Amino acid sequence: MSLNITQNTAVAVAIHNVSKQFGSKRAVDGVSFTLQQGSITAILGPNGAGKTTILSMMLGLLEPDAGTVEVLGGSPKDLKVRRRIGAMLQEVSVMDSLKAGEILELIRGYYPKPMEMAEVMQLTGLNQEDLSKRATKMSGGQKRKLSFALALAGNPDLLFFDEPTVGLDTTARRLFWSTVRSLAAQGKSILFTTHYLQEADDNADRIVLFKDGRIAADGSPAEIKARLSRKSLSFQCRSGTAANIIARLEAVPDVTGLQQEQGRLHVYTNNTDLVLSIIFKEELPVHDIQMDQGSLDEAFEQLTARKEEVV
Ligand SMILES: Nc1ncnc2c1ncn2[C@@H]1O[C@H](COP(=O)(O)OP(=O)(O)OP(=O)(O)O)[C@@H](O)[C@H]1O
Repeated sequence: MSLNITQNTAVAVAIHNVSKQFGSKRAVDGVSFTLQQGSITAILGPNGAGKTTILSMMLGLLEPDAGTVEVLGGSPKDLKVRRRIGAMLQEVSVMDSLKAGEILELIRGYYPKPMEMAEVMQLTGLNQEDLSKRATKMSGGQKRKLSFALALAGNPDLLFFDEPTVGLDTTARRLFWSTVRSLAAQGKSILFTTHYLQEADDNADRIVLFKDGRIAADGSPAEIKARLSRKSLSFQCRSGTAANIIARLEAVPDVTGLQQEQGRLHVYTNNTDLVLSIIFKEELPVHDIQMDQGSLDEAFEQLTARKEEVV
């Protein structure tokens, strides 16, 4: 992999035209983006979208088939770079024979400038009692906190979290996100993957939405929401007229999707006024018109829907 080192110190991660194939499955397909230092970025997407694969390449755990991955100005495999990265992955595997505190001390010992133990405990909510337990005796939530503590142990500049809040209760979740925000305020860069649109909306400066190994949308939560929350309207078509109405509305550039469900035709558009004016001016044979705003979750489903699900 040849690296074109970016001199711009404000860039924490630069991904250029990266692809990764597993057998016949193209898990990541020509993806490019950069992450700014001090930013909190969410990678969002349905199961199998390629989130973990791209994260693994940023961590140097997987090699891209094509393209370049530059992290903190170098290769993610460089020791100098690795020492400045912390990661919390989905699977937590720790040394069962050691107590949590001993594991943490061991890992801190690998770094030239580790985070103070007191700060690790304060940021993660781990207490002395938790640290005196063997990892095998810890609850799922405590293990998650230990994993967070291990990610922070080296006082990294760049943190990767793969679905970090799975298994955390509400209080632990709140603490986690307030810690993440304070870390970003210190200038650390954070990238996390999640399935929860609300968490991304509440905590990220930027959302990169993955679908089928590609970026389907990229922007601030407000920008993404504006796109996700595209409005829809629905109506019933007079018997035998649906095909003609679909053909007419498909020809309208502002119509981004059409879906038939339980006898109603749903029209997705950023310009509901235009669609309504066409219906009335052209006296399309429809009745029982409804305007639907749709929830964020529904809208996310629309953006990541497979083509065959849309008429
Ligand atoms: N080691 C592997 N061998 C074969 N296929 C793989 C491997 N890792 C991932 N894949 C496939 O690549 C695609 C992307 O997987 P990936 O784990 O990156 O998705 P994801 O977005 O993280 O999904 P999830 O939300 O379920 O964690 C999937 O189709 C998956 O089955």
